[in-house]
Amino acid sequence: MAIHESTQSSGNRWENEPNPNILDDREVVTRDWSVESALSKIHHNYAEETDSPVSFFHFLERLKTMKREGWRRKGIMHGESISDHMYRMSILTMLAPASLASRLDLAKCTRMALIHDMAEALVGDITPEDGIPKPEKSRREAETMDYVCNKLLGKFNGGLNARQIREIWQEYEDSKTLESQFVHDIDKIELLLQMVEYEREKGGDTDLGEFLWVSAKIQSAEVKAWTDHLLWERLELWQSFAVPQ
Ligand SMILES: Nc1nc2c(ncn2[C@H]2C[C@H](O)[C@@H](COP(=O)(O)O)O2)c(=O)[nH]1
Ligand SMILES: [Mn+2]
Repeated sequence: MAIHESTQSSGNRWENEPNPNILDDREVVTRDWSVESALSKIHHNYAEETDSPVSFFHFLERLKTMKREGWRRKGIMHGESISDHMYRMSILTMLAPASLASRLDLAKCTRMALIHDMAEALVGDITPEDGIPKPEKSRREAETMDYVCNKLLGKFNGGLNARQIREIWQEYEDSKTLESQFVHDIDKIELLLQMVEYEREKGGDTDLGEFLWVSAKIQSAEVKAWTDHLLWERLELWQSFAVPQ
């Protein structure tokens, strides 16, 4: 049973120097990133090249404990985890309105929601503020999914196999199919739901309006309709904050 030892650096030079003002001690914003360098910085005993999926099960724990970075940056220190985000997304995919559900493989959409941010367990939750170029973010995440599917699950032969997991992740990343475009919409409305919920929780002390831009990126009429309802709710919420209690 091979236990992973980190040996090499990625060798990829940094394309655009990120804003040094926002570099912090988080592992995710480093100038040379590789699966090996990321693994060398965490305590793990992931066994590679075995037919047991247990190391992969342990790998998934990181998604349960890692907080979503976008909220943490706004001072929401005990916010949702990455897997919290994917859980609600998976439920939302199951509730696709009939006009959409009749055209989609919903089971694939639910799997895609649960897989799409899996690479963040090693790469971290990169936000638009980090200034990491999209190709670099995609490289890190694709290499992580290769590690998961080739090293941790390479010899596993079960229900959903490693190749299928890797293909579902790539389909979301490529965003060319109806299913992936629907799941991207769900990714955005899930973030907007959480935004309104944190604003409600903070009682008007925290304006998270900077996240509103994602609503303009939602493609399907059905998810747009959900979003309109949510933004109307938000309007009412902020009006209620303006009313002296
Ligand atoms: N500070 C900001 N963070 C943002 C914004 N839009 C998204 N985000 C965060 C939300 C997540 O933490 C992360 C990416 O989420 P994915 O689900 O796409 O992996 O980035 C924003 O406008 N500002
Ligand atoms: Mn996501």
